[in-house]
Amino acid sequence: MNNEHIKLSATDARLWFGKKQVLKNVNVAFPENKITALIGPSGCGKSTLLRCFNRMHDLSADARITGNFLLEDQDLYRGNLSATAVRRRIGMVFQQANPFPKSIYENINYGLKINDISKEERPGIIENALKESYIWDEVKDDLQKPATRLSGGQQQRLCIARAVALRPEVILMDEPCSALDPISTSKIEELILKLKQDYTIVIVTHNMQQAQRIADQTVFMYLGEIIEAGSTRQIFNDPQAELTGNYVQGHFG
Ligand SMILES: Nc1ncnc2c1ncn2[C@@H]1O[C@H](COP(=O)(O)OP(=O)(O)OP(=O)(O)O)[C@@H](O)[C@H]1O
Repeated sequence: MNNEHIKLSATDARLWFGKKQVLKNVNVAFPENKITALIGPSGCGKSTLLRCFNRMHDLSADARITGNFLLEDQDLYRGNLSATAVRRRIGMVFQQANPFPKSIYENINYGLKINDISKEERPGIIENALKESYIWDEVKDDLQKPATRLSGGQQQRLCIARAVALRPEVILMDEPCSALDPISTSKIEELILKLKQDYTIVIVTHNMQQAQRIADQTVFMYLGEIIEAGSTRQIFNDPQAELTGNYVQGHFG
């Protein structure tokens, strides 16, 4: 992984919720135009780490964060960078698809409006985002239909369209398929594989097969620390730490 351009990284990252330390000296790097899977047992801090890159802890009064979180060489917590400015460059897709209770069209239009994209540009951007997210053919005649009437898998692709419409550089995905059936999951995986041509992707997953199907790099976390990071092939076939081996072989979860 050494020759790759690092798009997103954290150095000496630590996070406490109140007195409880959830991230301990995390050093991690995500290469550009690659998919990185973040794996590890429940509660080890995967979502917490992912959310740091999107300034999602800003409103948690008891969260304290130290260290550096960098997009290229821009520190995401220094200067007067707003969370909105960070989120325009680093999009996020959640475990439960969370469309707004509005039309399919308005779900994407809203983000464009609040980011001051002109009225004239918006219809084209919306169409492209839906095409890019492999959902255009299914919704093009129903753009005014409430997004909440779509299937779970369609809602998740709409949420991905909402993220890509703002042309971020990075897309963070927190278990985006965990609520989906195998067919919807495989559509999203196909979409993620295509999106990496244009975006750097970090995906939290509990599904070891999914990590192996789509991730170039895999990072294994345990109790708030990064135990091991490497190519997905290496992490699954030749893990250096015994703990990694035990986890990927399903000995604990
Ligand atoms: N807002 C919060 N306030 C207090 N503690 C929290 C908060 N969010 C998460 N935690 C705690 O931080 C720890 C890490 O949680 P996190 O959700 O990051 O783990 P995870 O590895 O993503 O787990 P899972 O795979 O189950 O989603 C857990 O002990 C959790 O209870």
